[in-house]
Amino acid sequence: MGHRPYIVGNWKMNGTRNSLAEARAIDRVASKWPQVRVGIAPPHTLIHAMRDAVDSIDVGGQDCHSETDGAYTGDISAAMLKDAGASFAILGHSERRQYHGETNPQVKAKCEAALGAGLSVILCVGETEEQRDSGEAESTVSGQLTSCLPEIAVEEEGESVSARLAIAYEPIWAIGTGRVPSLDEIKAMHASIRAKLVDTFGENGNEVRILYGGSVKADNALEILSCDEVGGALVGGASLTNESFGAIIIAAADDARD
Ligand SMILES: O=C[C@H](O)COP(=O)(O)O
Repeated sequence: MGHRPYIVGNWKMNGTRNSLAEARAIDRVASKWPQVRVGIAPPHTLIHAMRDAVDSIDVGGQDCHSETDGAYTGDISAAMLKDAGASFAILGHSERRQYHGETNPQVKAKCEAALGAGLSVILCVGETEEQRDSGEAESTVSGQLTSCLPEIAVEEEGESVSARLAIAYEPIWAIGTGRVPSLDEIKAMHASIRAKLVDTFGENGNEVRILYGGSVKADNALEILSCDEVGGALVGGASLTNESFGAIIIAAADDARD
């Protein structure tokens, strides 16, 4: 069967209101290729304005707090993201883990908070270069999933919550470096993640989308997306302009045709 790849741009700490022009241009490309699902997670300051500026793309946040409200200066809750117009949150990104000391239990609590608030979640996992070199990539990622996967009700009012969960496999050494794992390494890791999801959620584990992230560009997107169990891409640097992100969306449309 054909599938609808999900291409998500993580703008990280980039973008001001001037950048909405790029988002509009990306939206125009997305509207022409409905066989591709497109999302952008801008900085929190742009979520509301971006939601108003685009029609064909999902808008999301890059983090949320695990509590619903309270004395947490500088933080933002899942309900606030939703209120601003977000439909999803990227959680547990390696940059949050590295620079903000986020732990697996915190990431799990954030995932549960976001799902509970009605958002979709993109949960990020991935190994360091050292872990990859010492043959521990799959065990590292499996361990992260054991600790971070939300304990979710499988069915909620007829809706399967697992359909609102995606995993982004992002090898840390591939983020922003121009280096990517071999296609065989990507296939093996995604198969291992799928097995873990089915082990955890039963049949519903098959509904969880698995994205690849780390130096995805227009020229490698199609071959990566063509790998078994790769249901989309989480794109950092190349998502910031329509020139590069639009080209990835068009490459993904080729994948959708298969
Ligand atoms: O969330 C996105 C990733 O960290 C990938 O970033 P990158 O495409 O710049 O390597």
